[in-house]
Amino acid sequence: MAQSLDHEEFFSDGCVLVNGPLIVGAGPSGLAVGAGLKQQGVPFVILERANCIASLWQNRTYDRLKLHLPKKFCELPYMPFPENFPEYPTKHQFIDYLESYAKHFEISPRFNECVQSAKYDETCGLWRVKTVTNGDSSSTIEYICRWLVVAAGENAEKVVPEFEGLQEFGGNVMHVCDYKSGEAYRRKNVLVVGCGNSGMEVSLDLFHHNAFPSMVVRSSVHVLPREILGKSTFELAVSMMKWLPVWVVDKILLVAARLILGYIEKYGLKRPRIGPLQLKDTEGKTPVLDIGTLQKIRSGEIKIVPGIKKFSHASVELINGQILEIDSVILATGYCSNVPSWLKENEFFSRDGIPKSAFPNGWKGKAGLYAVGFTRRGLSGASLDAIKVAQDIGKMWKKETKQKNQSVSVLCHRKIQATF
Ligand SMILES: Cc1cc2nc3c(=O)[nH]c(=O)nc-3n(C[C@H](O)[C@H](O)[C@H](O)COP(=O)(O)OP(=O)(O)OC[C@H]3O[C@@H](n4cnc5c(N)ncnc54)[C@H](O)[C@@H]3O)c2cc1C
Ligand SMILES: NC(=O)C1=CN([C@@H]2O[C@H](COP(=O)(O)OP(=O)(O)OC[C@H]3O[C@@H](n4cnc5c(N)ncnc54)[C@H](OP(=O)(O)O)[C@@H]3O)[C@@H](O)[C@H]2O)C=CC1
Ligand SMILES: O=C(O)C(=O)Cc1c[nH]c2ccccc12
Repeated sequence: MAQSLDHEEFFSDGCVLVNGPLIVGAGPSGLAVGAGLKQQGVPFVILERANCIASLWQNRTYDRLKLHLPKKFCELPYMPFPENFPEYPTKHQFIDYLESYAKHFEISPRFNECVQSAKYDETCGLWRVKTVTNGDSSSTIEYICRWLVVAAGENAEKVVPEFEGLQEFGGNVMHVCDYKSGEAYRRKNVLVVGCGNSGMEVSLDLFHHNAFPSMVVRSSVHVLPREILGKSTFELAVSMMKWLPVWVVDKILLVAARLILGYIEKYGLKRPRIGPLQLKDTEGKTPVLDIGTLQKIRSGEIKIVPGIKKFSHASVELINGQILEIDSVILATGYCSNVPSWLKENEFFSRDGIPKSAFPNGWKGKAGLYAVGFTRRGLSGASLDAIKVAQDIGKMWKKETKQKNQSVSVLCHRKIQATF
């Protein structure tokens, strides 16, 4: 027995037939696709495992976080940021914007529904997507849909490496996604593991709260100034990329970085062999855009240490034999996609949960499968994907609706003729 809901049909056996696409994730990517579909009058369903939109931003970032790219690269399609936003909006401003975005486009995700599996059913030509509600495996729903949009994020899960002796360590250990502020770390020795943007920014936040941070740099890192001569480095790089090959732009960025930041190798910050943009493109490793950490590294107020050998009860031994007394550990060791854990498909997505085809070709797979927000190009990449996906689905939706209407009118016409 089927009960008709707004844009889906609910069957009493826990099965929902979705009228239109099903979107996994209500972060910026999922919301942007939703907005594009709404504008075309295409119905859709968004499933979100958390109890709010943009859960990465609301639940898994620290208090003082600001966007590190200029605002024009972080807007979602069809709705600009309010005019009074600063060049680098705070995370609270960004969240407010996303909330008003969802409200404006009347997007209401289904919260607390975590997608557990998604499989294409060849026999009926539809996707079968299973969810559980808030970890309660007894409460499962199966969604059946024609189009599946994966918008679960490149940063869906924290990466927590194993370290010898970490279980014996008596202090507090957390991943940076649970770090809110340095308040609890006043006058404490904190080991920050990892030197990406998270490790760098959290070390600075700890310093501002009178903690004593030491940051582990086990390999290499590109640090760039956030601005060059008052212009955003990112914006300059984007402009130069229109005219010059990436390796030339990288060379220019590195010369500018050397002039502005000096020779950072002497502080233990070895640069990778490959240039910053090329490295971002090939390995997804984001260069650090410095917001002031480097000055504190120079002054010795934030210490740089090499890789970890092992932990003990109240200390850590480094690969150079040095032993540091520490109170706490913050793992700024990165994030990964969770798509391989639930999407039963291996043609379009690679084993690390990112589409195999690089930008700009990684948004459309086969059999109605789409990906948004896996371009390694932050929010601007997600927006470009979202526009293409919404347009593509919109086109098919209109075609199919027209065909359906035509066949209904043919049927009606025949019926009318038959009655005469
Ligand atoms: C600390 C930090 C700062 C950043 N700053 C910037 C910046 O300044 N500029 C920039 O361009 N980019 C930045 N980024 C990159 C960031 O990835 C994007 O800003 C943006 O969040 C990507 O949006 P998304 O919707 O693709 O992914 P997410 O924001 O991660 O959203 C994905 C959503 O999917 C949900 N989800 C995941 N798995 C499932 C599942 N199985 N079932 C149901 N729901 C699921 C998640 O709960 C989440 O809400 C930053 C990233 C981090 C970690
Ligand atoms: N203000 C902003 O807008 C901010 C943006 N971000 C963005 O969020 C995304 C994630 O950044 P982030 O969280 O920094 O993650 P990243 O993946 O960029 O960095 C992870 C770091 O952890 C190190 N690491 C991993 N495993 C180990 C280990 N076993 N021992 C020692 N070090 C280890 C890596 O070193 P190695 O290179 O050797 O593997 C690397 O330095 C990025 O895109 C970033 O730009 C993050 C913070 C702030
Ligand atoms: O912050 C991020 O993770 C981003 O993905 C933004 C971004 C995309 N390409 C870049 C190149 C240099 C610095 C930041 C980014």
